[in-house]
Formats: sequence, structure tokens, C-alpha cells
Amino acid sequence: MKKISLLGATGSIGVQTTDVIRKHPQSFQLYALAFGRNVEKGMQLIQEFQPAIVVVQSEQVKDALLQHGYRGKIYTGIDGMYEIATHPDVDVVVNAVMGSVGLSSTLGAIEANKQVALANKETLVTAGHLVMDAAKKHNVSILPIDSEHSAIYQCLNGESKKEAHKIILTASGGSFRDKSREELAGVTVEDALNHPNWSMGAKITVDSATMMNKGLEVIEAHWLFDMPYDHIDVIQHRESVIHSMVEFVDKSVMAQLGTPDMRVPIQYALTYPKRLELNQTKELNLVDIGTLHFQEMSLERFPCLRLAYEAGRIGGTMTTVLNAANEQAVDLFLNGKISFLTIESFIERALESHHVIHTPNLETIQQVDEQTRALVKSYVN
Ligand SMILES: NC(=O)C1=CN([C@@H]2O[C@H](COP(=O)(O)OP(=O)(O)OC[C@H]3O[C@@H](n4cnc5c(N)ncnc54)[C@H](OP(=O)(O)O)[C@@H]3O)[C@@H](O)[C@H]2O)C=CC1
Ligand SMILES: CC(=O)[C@@H](O)[C@H](O)COP(=O)(O)O
Ligand SMILES: [Mn+2]
Repeated sequence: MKKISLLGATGSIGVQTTDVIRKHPQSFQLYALAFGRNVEKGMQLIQEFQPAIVVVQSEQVKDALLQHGYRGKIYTGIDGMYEIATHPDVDVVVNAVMGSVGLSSTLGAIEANKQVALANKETLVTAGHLVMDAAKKHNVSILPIDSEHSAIYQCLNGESKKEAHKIILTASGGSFRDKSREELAGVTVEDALNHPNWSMGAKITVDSATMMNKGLEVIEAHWLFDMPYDHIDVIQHRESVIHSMVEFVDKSVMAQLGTPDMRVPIQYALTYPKRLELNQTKELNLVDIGTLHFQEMSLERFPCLRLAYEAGRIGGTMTTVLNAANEQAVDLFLNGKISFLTIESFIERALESHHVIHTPNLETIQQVDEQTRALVKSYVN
């Protein structure tokens, strides 16, 4: 029985994680959960799973939960998430919050020697060196939940890291894959949220449309698999059936395939190195699909991917700025303050004005993150 702390329980990954836990009550217990503001969903989960500890984003949300009749142990904010990520009774921490707000909990979980199942890719983008150094120091495995990185992890299983030559990340192309850059001028939030293959939270769905999601994933792969940027390729693959590939030194290529269903990588991160049945997931039927499509990824069509490669290659606080500027710009877009194409121009402006700091510590990263958000907000005026 593994006791799980689930951060971001009310979100897309969080809810799918509870689905996996529900299906395997002999293997997993939801010991603690954290969420932001969705009190209704949070209460449903509390009533079903009866966690020992609950964490919410703010005192205001805590009051709302008390008004809904919750009488158990409750903490708030980033400190609360840190508390349940490091709690001595917890075995596994699933980090499924959105954004760099998950960083201190990821670091705390590693330092407390927890098994870490990581969906929160932003923590690796903003501070990959801190996360990976801590994981090495504490001999903690970080099990990726992100579908591409889970695929790579599975392809590398039992292989020698030295013999892996190249990582090939697949990208669906996102909501606007069939539009030219000219056609992007008038797109709406609703259009952007219409992902062709996956049902996900709003921020990552917009990231898929700008291709920043793949940019963040390139940086995530760099850190997780210690792979130089020149050895990480991205190709467009419309069907999201091949979740990613690894080319080895002998030119043999391993791929991991499956229907697009996040419960598969979530469960794998919880059961690794074993596997459990996952009956409710649709079997992959390649005969029904018939044809898989592949296309070169254009850095001109998708400038956010170029910006991510450039920031990743410079390193240091450049990726902190990339991530914070993106989080802020996407938030402005989702709130109707800027257009879709302004997202990429705000990010580029923030990167251009930044003087990189190499090997920053946690405090510096947090400062740069805050300053970048304020800077990007000021661009609106
Ligand atoms: N969805 C997917 O299929 C995939 C997601 N990912 C990654 O997983 C992470 C989560 O994505 P997704 O589930 O789609 O996102 P959602 O927006 O659906 O969920 C985010 C979760 O984080 C919570 N949250 C947000 N801010 C705070 C905060 N300050 N304090 C506490 N909780 C907070 C939200 O709470 P509430 O809603 O209650 O406010 C919610 O539970 C992201 O990093 C994303 O890139 C990676 C691969 C696939
Ligand atoms: C499911 C998942 O892992 C997402 O990150 C997914 O990759 C989004 O799809 P694209 O970024 O390929 O559009
Ligand atoms: Mn992904």
C-alpha cells in the first residue's frame, strides 16, 4: 500500500490520478490532497477519499471549505503543499499543480526521500539544475507523468544511458496546427482551448497551441534524461499515438505507443517498475487507425519552440524567465487582456531584456520569477 500526497487534485491530471487510485484500493491510499480554489470538486474528493490532510490555496478558500462542513486537518498555501509533500507518513508525491508554484514542494519531496511522480513540468523548466542535483544527492527517482517523458522513460528502461543518442519528442501540433501564421491573428480563447487529441487544463492547452508546451518539454527532457539540446528533436505527429521515441547509437529506434489517455503514464509513475491492469483504457487498434502522419516542425511557424531551445541552450535564469513570462502571458490571454499572437511577443521581449544569471539558487529563481511576471504584466499598458 503506497500512501499518496496529491498536489493539484482538482485539475485534469489530479482527477485522473484519483481515478487510478480508485481502481486500485489495495495498492494506493490518497493520504493528503492539495488544490487551489475549486471547493466543489475538492469537497467531492474529500468525501470520497477521506484524506488525513487537505491543503488549499488561501485562507479564503479554507473558510469556504469550512462553510461546506469540512472539519479535518487543513493547511494553506505553498507552505501547506510543502508540508504534505514532506510528511513522514507519505510514500509518493504526485505533483500535478500548474506552474512554478510547485517548485518548493518538488524540492521538499526529493529532500524528504519521497518517490516523486512529476506532471508539473514548469518546476524542471524554471529550476532543472536544482531539482536534478537534489534528486542525485538524495538518490530519489523522478518518475515523469508527462506522456512524452513517460514514453522516453519506458524506452530507456533497462538500456544504458550512454547508448541513447537522440530523443525524438512528438507533438500533435495543437489547436491551430492547420492554420497559417496570418490566420492566427483573430483566434479566440475558445478556439485555443479546442485541442485535437487531449482534454487538459487551460494553460497547457494554450501551450500546446503556441508550441510552448513542446518547448517546455524539450527543456524537461534535457534535465530528466541528461540529454544535450542538439540531441533532442521535435516532430509533428497528428494522432498522438506514438508518445515519443529514443534513437540509440546503433540507429535502432524505440517508441512507446498507446491511445491518448493520461491514466497510463500516471499509473506507470505510481507502479514503476511494475505495471498494473488498466481496464478502462481503450486498446490501441492500429488497423482502425490505418495511417500515422509525421511532419517536420517549423521554428518559423512556431516561434515559441525556437525561444525555448534558445533559452535552454543559454541556461541559468533564462529558462526561469521563459517559464514565468509564458505563465503570465498565457494568463493574460485566457483573461481576454491580450491576443494569441501577443503571447509569443511578450515572452520574446522578456527574454531579450534579461541578463542571465548562471547556476542560480532557489531565492534567485523565485526573485526572477516574480520580477518577470511583473514585467510582462506591465507590457499590457
Ligand atoms: N492535463 C494533462 O493532460 C497534462 C498536464 N501536464 C502538466 O501537469 C500540470 C497540471 O496540469 P493540468 O492538470 O492540466 O492543470 P489544471 O489547470 O487542470 O489543474 C491544476 C491544478 O493545480 C491547482 N492549483 C493551481 N494553482 C494552485 C495553487 N497556487 N495552489 C494550490 N493548487 C493550485 C488547481 O486547483 P483549482 O483548480 O482547485 O484552483 C488544480 O487542481 C501542469 O504542469 C501541466 O503542464 C503534463 C502532461 C499532460
Ligand atoms: C498529454 C501530454 O503529455 C501533453 O503535454 C500533450 O503532449 C499535449 O499535446 P501536444 O503538446 O503534443 O499538442
Ligand atoms: Mn506532454
